[in-house]
Amino acid sequence: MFAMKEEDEEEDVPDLIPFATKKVPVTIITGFFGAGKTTLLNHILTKQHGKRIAVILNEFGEGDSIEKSMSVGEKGELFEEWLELRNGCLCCSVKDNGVKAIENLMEKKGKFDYILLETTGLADPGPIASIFWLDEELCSDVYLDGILVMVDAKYLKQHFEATKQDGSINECQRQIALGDVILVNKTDLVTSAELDVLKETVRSVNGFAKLLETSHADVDLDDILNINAYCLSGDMKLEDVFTKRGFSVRDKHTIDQSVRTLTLQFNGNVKRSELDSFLQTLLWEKTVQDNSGRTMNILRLKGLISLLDCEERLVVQAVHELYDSHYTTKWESQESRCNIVVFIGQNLDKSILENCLQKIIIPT
Ligand SMILES: Nc1nc2c(ncn2[C@@H]2O[C@H](COP(=O)(O)OP(=O)(O)OP(=O)(O)O)[C@@H](O)[C@H]2O)c(=O)[nH]1
Repeated sequence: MFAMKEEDEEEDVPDLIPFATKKVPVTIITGFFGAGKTTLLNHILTKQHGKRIAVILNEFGEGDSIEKSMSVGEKGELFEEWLELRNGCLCCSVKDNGVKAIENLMEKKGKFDYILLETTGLADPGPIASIFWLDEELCSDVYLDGILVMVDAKYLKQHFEATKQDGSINECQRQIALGDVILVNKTDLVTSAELDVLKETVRSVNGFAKLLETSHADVDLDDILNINAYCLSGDMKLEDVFTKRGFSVRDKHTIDQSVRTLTLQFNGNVKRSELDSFLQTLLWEKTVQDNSGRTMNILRLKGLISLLDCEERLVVQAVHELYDSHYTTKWESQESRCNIVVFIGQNLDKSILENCLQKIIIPT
C-alpha cells in the first residue's frame, strides 16, 4: 500500500528558484524494522521546519495501520493522501506510474521541497531507486538524491549473518550494499569496541558509502540530504569523494562475506562502445563469472572513466541492471588519466574484472 503525509506550513520559506524549474529531490530511507527510521523522519521534519516535506511510506500488504501510526512533526497541518497506483505498492508499479502519481499529487497540493520515501523493513531499495533515477530527457519533476540505510547497532550482527534458504544475499547486506549514506543508529546500546566491529562489518560490504554513527537518529542534515549521489556534479571528482570520506581507494576485504566492495584503478582511455559492451555483459547478460564459475552479481557500481578522444570525464553509475552515464569536468592537459571503478556485489573476482578492463583499455 502506498500513502503520503505532508507537513504543510503556512509561512513557507520563500524559494529563490521558481517552482516550475526546480526538481524535487527524493531520498529513500530504508532499514530493518525498529532501526530508527521514524525517529529519523521526525528529526528531519523538526529541523527542516518551514519546508514542505512529503513523507511517502511504501508499504507492502494490506491495511494502512502502519502509516496511520506515524507522527510527522509537531507543528503544521498533516494530511494523508493515497497515491493512485494501479499495481499496489510503488516498486511493483510501472516506473512512470509511480513518478506520475507523485507529480499529480504535487499538481494538486503544490510542489514539495523534498520527498522522503520510507520503505518497509525488508525492502530491497534497488527497484524503488530505479523508479526515481530518471533520464534527464524525461523532464520529471523529481530526481533521486540518494539512498539512506539505517542500521540497528544492537541487532546488526544478527541481521547481517542471517542465511537465506535459497542462498541469495540477505536483505540486510543488500540494503547496506546500496546505501549512499549508512547510519549506524542506536550506538548508545553497544560498547565502542562493539561499534568498531560493526562499522568494519558495514565497510566490508560497502566501502563507498558515507558511514555515520548516531544515537536516536541525531544527525546533521547536511550529511544526509541533498547529497546528489546519483549525479556527481562537475567539480566533484570521484577521487575527492573517497578522500573526503576519510578512506583511500582500496580493496578492503577483511571479513569473509559474499557481498563486498572492490575498487579498481587503471590509466589509459576506453572506447565508448567497448565500455558499453563490458557493462552490458556484466550487468545485463551476467556472463562474467568468478574463478569458481559463479556469476558476479553487481548491486551497485560507480566509475570515473576517461574515454578515448574525449576531453571530459565520464561518470558511470549502476544499480542492479540499470546503468547511466554523464560527462563531468575536463581532464587537464598534463594530467594522467586515472580511471576508477567501484564494484559492490557478490562473487567479485579482482583478477577477472581486472582482465576484463585491461581488454578495453588503450594505454596512454
Ligand atoms: N536506545 C535507543 N532507542 C532508539 C534509538 N533510535 C530509535 N530508538 C527507539 O527504537 C524504537 C524504534 O524506532 P523507530 O524510529 O520507530 O524505528 P523504525 O525503523 O521506524 O521502525 P519500524 O517502523 O518498525 O520499521 C523506538 O522506540 C525509538 O524510540 C537509539 O538511537 N537508541
